[in-house]
Parts: sequence; C-alpha cells; structure tokens
Amino acid sequence: MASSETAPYTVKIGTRRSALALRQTELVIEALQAAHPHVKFEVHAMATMGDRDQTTPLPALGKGLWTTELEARLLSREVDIIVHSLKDMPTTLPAGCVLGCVTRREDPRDVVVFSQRHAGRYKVLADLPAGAVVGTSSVRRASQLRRRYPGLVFRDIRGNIETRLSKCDTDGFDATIIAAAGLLRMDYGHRIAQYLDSSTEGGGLLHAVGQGALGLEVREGDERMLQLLKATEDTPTMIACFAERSVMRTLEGGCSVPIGVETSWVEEDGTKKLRLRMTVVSLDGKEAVDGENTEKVTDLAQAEHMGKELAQKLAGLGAQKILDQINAVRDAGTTLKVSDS
Ligand SMILES: NCc1[nH]cc(CCC(=O)O)c1CC(=O)O
Repeated sequence: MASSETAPYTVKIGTRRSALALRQTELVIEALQAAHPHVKFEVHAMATMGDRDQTTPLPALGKGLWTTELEARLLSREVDIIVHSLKDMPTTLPAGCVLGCVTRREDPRDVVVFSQRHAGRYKVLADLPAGAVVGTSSVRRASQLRRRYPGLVFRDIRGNIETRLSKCDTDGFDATIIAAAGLLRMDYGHRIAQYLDSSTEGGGLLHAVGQGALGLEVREGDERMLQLLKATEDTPTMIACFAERSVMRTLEGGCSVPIGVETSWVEEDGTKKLRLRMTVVSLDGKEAVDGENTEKVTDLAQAEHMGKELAQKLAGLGAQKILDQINAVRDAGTTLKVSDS
C-alpha cells in the first residue's frame, strides 16, 4: 500500500513557450522527477505579452511582461508551479504568489556575440571600429557599455535567443549582447566571443538581478509544492539572488532599469561571506554610481537587509538622482529609448 508520501499525483508546471523556457522547465522536471519518482509532471506552456509583442522596445512594455499571465494561471489553480528565468520576475509578486525556490545558477555573465558576417574578424568589443552597431534592448547593458565603449552605436534587437542570433547575423548588426546562461542552455556556447563581467579585461558589466538562475513560483501557503521544490533549491544561489532582488526592490527598479549587480561567495578570516557589487548608470553612460559590500549572510532575511542597505547607501550617493531622471522620462509618457538612432 503506497503511503501518502509516495501515492502518485500530478503536478502542472507553467512556463513560457520559448525554446529557452521549455528547456529550463525540462531541466527543473529532470531534477524534481529524480527526487520524486511517484509524481507525474505536466508542462503547460503559453505565450506571454513579452512573447507576443516582438516589436515594442522592452522599456515600453513595463513590468510583468513575462510573468503576469502565468501568475493568473497559478492563482486560478490551472498550474501548480511556474518556472521563470529569475531575472524576468518583478521583485514584488502578486498577492498569493511566492518565490518558492531558486535553482543552481548557470553562468550569470553577459557575453558578446559577433555577427557571422565578420567571420571571426573580431575577438573582443574593443576590436570594433567607431560607429559599429551593437544590438541590445536592455537599458542595463546599453548604459554600462556606453560608459566603457562610447564609440559604439546601440540598436534595439528583440526576440528569443534564436531570433536575436539570426538578426545579429543578417540585419546589419556587428554584435549583440546576450546572457551566457541562455546560450549555454540552448547549446549556443560556441557563439560566445567575450565575457563582460567585472573581472574580465574589457568587461566591467554587472549582470541583471537574478540572471542565470531559475525562479520557481508557487501559491502562498502551498506547503506540498514548497516541500517538493526543495529538491531543486540551491541555497547559496537563493541567498545571493535575494540580496540582488532586494537592491532592485529598494531602488524600485523594474525590468528596464540600468541597475547591474554581481554576487560571489568569498572566504574572509575563515568565514564564508557574500560579496555584493552593484552599479547604477545613466542612459548615456556619463554618470554612474558603483558600490560593494561583503558580509556574513546566512539566511534570506539577512540577504534582503544587505541588499537594502547597499542600495540605500548608493541612492544617497547619486543613484536615486539617475533613476529619478529615467522615471521622469517615463512619467512624461516618453518611451525610454535604448537605441541611438
Ligand atoms: N527575457 C530575456 C531573458 N531572460 C532570461 C534570459 C537568459 C537566461 C537567464 O538569464 O537565466 C534572457 C536572455 C538575455 O537576457 O539575453
């Protein structure tokens, strides 16, 4: 006689229907199935607003473009778990929804992919001539790159990973900036030309909050699902991402704000500590506020406090002024432009 812990039951998993989202969901189910062989997992995929609208510049689409419609299905009990790219999850969730788990992180760095038109001519961004066209729809990427590569021209490039790679190769771009995690999960790692993180020469870009990690969202109080998810939880990543999300929440940022972060676990005086770096850069790349803190953090509450403290410190050093200028553009009903043209 099967006990209640091993009686078979079905779990419905919600996801976007992009190839990357489906691959990410597959990875999560593999991990859950190994830990819970008696559970049947069903994938329920859907296109969200961000998937349907492939032309409007991202900053104009506001928050929740990748998540809101999925969360409605969670709350209506059509699905039990949503698998998100954590970077696409707003830092404040709808009532009744909770971030139940953060998975092991794929490489969180931003990378450069050169157009195949150039057939290997360029190795790093610094090789590109002045006026070269770089595709990105990310305010965060464009702002930080303008700061370090003022001679480059930035142009919107929308779409899922395959679409963006194809546009990069055929639509007049010289390069595009994309997350390593998406390329690696989709077996496009061979397209990576340069890593842009703070410790790589020619880099200096801080990545998006939660980039590279997966966030699993469930209904508040759904203890059965919260327990089930423990099999995929990576606690050090979850703590680090909670600190990152707290930075964004404190500055009231959303998907399209020029806030970059970088977290790492370090050993100091024999103690494991979290190092949190952050940056806020104006759209033209001419103003920036950078900061970091390293402290012992052992739970999610401490992580959120660490992120809030650092964000508040930098807000007073000019970060809030930069964000207020950006919000003023939005409040005036003007679409935030990433493109130079
Ligand atoms: N909506 C964009 C998005 N959301 C998640 C990823 C990559 C995977 C990840 O960061 O986990 C991407 C592509 C990109 O940023 O280039």
